[in-house]
Amino acid sequence: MARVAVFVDVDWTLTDRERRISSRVVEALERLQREGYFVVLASATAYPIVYGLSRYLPTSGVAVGENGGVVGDGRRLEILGRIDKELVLRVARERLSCCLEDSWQNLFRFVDVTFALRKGVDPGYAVGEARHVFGAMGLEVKYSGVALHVHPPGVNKGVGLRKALEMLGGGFDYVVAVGDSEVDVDMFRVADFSACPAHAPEEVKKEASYVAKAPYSDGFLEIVDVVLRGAGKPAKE
Ligand SMILES: O=C(O)COP(=O)(O)O
Repeated sequence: MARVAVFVDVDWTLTDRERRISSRVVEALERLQREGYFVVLASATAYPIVYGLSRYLPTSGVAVGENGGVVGDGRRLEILGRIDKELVLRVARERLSCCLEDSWQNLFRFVDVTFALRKGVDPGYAVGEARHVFGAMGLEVKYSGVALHVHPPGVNKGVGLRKALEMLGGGFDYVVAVGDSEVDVDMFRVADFSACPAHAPEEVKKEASYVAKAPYSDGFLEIVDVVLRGAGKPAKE
């Protein structure tokens, strides 16, 4: 049987618009697991959140957090980059308080510093301002649709995906990636088959092998059906 890994973004892919996880989603993850797929949650959120979730949901137990910057399985923890978190937080307070609010998650983060957007601030404007300030410090800024993220170049879900495959023992025949935002595109580029729910921005849809008809977790359920029917499998299968 082919060894297949399925990487799944959390916010607005596994969840609905209100960020709830339905029992239908849990059943879909169970189906994947029953069929022998290795499910890995890959999120921009802090590792304790995504690892905790991966323990309560049917998954392989390896989790990718902080946009690929942190990968672990409960015993092992890989941190794939370095950042001066206090400096980033200070600069944000001093220069970007118009747009950004510190997140409680930063207490638990190692390499990707995250901010909520202030109420009413246009995401495009906030990202532009943050790129101006943090770009000059050699850092990257990405927006997940839910939060803004600042990290060193080289931290991304594609790199996290590769590290997770290694932690699972390698030897995969093909890899599927599912996600809805800019932060997921790097794992789309590494995967053999990628898919996004219908609400994903155009730039993300352009990079995906498959775009679901439904948004949010309903789109994810549709994508699971497509994957279980063999989407992305190499021709030799
Ligand atoms: O916290 C966020 O930015 C959301 O993260 P995710 O969509 O990668 O799960």
